[in-house]
Amino acid sequence: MAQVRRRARGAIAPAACVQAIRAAATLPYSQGMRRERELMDTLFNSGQARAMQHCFFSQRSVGRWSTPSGMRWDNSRPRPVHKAAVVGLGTMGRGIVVSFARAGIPVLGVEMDAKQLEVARKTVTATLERDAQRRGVEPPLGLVRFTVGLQDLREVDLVIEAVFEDMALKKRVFRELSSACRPDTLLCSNTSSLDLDQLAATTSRPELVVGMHFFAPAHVMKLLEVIYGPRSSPTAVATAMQLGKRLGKVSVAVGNCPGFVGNRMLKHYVEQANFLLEEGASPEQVDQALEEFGFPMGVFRMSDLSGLDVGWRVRKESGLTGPGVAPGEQVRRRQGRRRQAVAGTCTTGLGGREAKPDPWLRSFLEEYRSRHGLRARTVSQQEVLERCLYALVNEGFRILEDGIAAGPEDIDVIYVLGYGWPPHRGGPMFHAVAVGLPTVLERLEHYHQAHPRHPTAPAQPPPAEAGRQGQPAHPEVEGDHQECPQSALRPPDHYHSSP
Ligand SMILES: CCCCCCC[C@H](O)CC(=O)SCCNC(=O)CCNC(=O)[C@H](O)C(C)(C)COP(=O)([O-])OP(=O)([O-])OC[C@H]1O[C@@H](n2cnc3c(N)ncnc32)[C@H](O)[C@@H]1OP(=O)([O-])[O-]
Ligand SMILES: NC(=O)c1ccc[n+]([C@@H]2O[C@H](COP(=O)([O-])OP(=O)(O)OC[C@H]3O[C@@H](n4cnc5c(N)ncnc54)[C@H](O)[C@@H]3O)[C@@H](O)[C@H]2O)c1
Repeated sequence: MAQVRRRARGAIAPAACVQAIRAAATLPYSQGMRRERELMDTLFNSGQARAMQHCFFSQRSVGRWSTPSGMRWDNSRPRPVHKAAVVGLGTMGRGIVVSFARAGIPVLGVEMDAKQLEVARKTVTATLERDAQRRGVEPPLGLVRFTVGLQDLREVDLVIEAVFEDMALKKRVFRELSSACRPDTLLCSNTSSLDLDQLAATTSRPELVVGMHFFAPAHVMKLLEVIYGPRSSPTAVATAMQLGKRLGKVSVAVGNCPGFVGNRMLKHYVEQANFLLEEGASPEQVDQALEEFGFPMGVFRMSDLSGLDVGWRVRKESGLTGPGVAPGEQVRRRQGRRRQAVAGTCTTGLGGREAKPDPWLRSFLEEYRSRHGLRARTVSQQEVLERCLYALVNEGFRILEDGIAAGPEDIDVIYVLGYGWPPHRGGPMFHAVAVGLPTVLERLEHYHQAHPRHPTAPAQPPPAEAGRQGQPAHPEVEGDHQECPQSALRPPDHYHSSP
C-alpha cells in the first residue's frame, strides 16, 4: 500500500483499488461487496472525480478547435503528410523522429553536425527497438533515414525545425528550408518561445508556417501546442492539428506570443521557485513540495532534464540574462552544466531517476545570498505551493484575457499533458476555481505586498463559469502591467498579444 500511495502522488483512486481488493480477499462476499460500494461512493463524490472528468471532457473539447480569425476544425481541410523531416537531432529532434516512425510515417532526420547525427542514430534506434520489444512488434527502423545537410528535402510534405533556441540561427534555417523544400511543403518550428511570425516572414510561404511545440521527452509527453500566427492558413493549422493526432498526441491550438501558453506560464512558476531559493528555500524543499502536490518531478528536477541550457537560451533570447539575475543563471554559467550531466540544482543521478542534494549548490546559494545581502528565512511548504502555483495560474488569466488560449480547458490540457500537472487536480485553472478564486486573488495580493520584489501583480480572474463555449471572459485587470516582466518581454514590433 505504501508503494501504491507513493506512486499515486495524492490520487485517491489507486489506494481505494487496493482497499477493495483487500476487502474482496479477506472479508465474506457480502461484506466485501459493501466495502467496495462504499469506496466507489467515496470516489464518485470526491473532488478528484470531478477533476478527472474535467480532464477527460477538456481533452475532447480541445479537438474541436477554432481560432479568432474563424478557422475551425470542421471547415479547414488538413493536407496528407506522407513523408516528413526533422531538422536538428538533439534532445527534442530525436524524440520527434521516434514519434513519426512509431506512427508509421517515413521521416528524414537532418543534422549539421556528423557526430550529433551518429549519437541521434543510436538513440533513435535504441528507443524504437525498446519500444517495439515492449509492444511485441517489429521496430520501424526502415522508416527512418538520417542525413547531414538540407539537400534531400524536396520529397517531404512537412518539416519540423528543432535546432538551438536562437532566433538568428532559426531565421537562417527557415530561409534555407524555403529554398530547399517544395513550395507547398509546410515549415514548422519546435521553438519554445520565439516569434513564429518572424520565422514565417523569412520564407516564401508564410501561410504554411506554424509552430509545432512538442514537450520533453517528445516521444513520451502527450501534448502538442500548435501555434498559429496571423498569416498561418487554415490548411496549415488543420494539418498540424491532425498530424499531432496521428502521432498519438493531443493537439491544442494557441496564439503567438512569447512562450505561447505553456512556457509563458512556466516562466512565472520557475521565477518564483528561483526567488524562493534566494529567500532561503533549498531546491529539494521546493521540488518536494511540488512533488507532494502531485507533479512527477519538481521544477528544478524538470529543469535539469529539459536542459538548463534550453532555459538559458530562452531567457537570453528574451533579454533576461546578465548580472543581477536570479541564481539559476549563475549556476548554469559557473558549472557549464548541461542536462543529464550533473544537475544544476539538486539532481546528481543520471536519467532523472535519482535526485540528491548537491553540496556545491548549497554553499553557492549561501555565498550568493550573502553577496546580495539576502537573509535566509524559513519558507513553508504552503508558501512554496502558493507562490509557484498561483503565479502560474495568474498568468493563465492574462493569457485568457489576451485571447492566446481559447478557454481555461485548453490551459488545463496543456498543463496536465505537457508539464505533468496532476490530473486528479484538474489543471491549474480548474484548481484555482476549486481553491476559490477570491482566495487565490487574496494570496497573490498578499505576496505582492509582502515581497516588493514579487513581480506578479494579480490579474482579476474571470467568473468561475467562464468557459470555452461562452468564450473566455475579458476581465478588467488590476495592478500595473508595467510591473509585470511579461511586458518587458514583448519588444514593440514583436509578438501579437491578440492574434
Ligand atoms: C527552466 C525550464 C526551461 C525549459 C525550457 C523549455 C521548455 C519546453 O519548451 C517545454 C517542455 O518540454 S517543459 C518539460 C515538460 N516535461 C515534463 O515536465 C516531464 C517530466 N517528467 C515526467 O513526467 C516523467 O519523467 C515521464 C512521464 C516523462 C516518465 O516517467 P517515468 O516513466 O516514471 O520514467 P522516468 O524515469 O521519470 O523518465 C524516463 C525517461 O524520460 C526522461 N525524462 C523525463 N523528463 C524529461 C524531461 N523533462 N526532459 C528530457 N527527458 C526527460 C528521463 O531522463 C528518462 O530517460 P532515460 O534515458 O530512460 O533514463
Ligand atoms: N529541451 C527541451 O526541453 C525542449 C522542449 C520543447 C522545445 N524545445 C525547443 O526545441 C529546440 C531544440 O531544443 P533541444 O533541447 O533539442 O536542443 P539541443 O541542443 O539538444 O539540439 C539542437 C540540435 O540542433 C542541431 N543544429 C544546430 N544548427 C543546425 C542546423 N543549422 N541544421 C541542422 N541541425 C542543427 C545541433 O547540432 C543539435 O544537435 C529549441 O528551439 C528548444 O527551445 C526544447
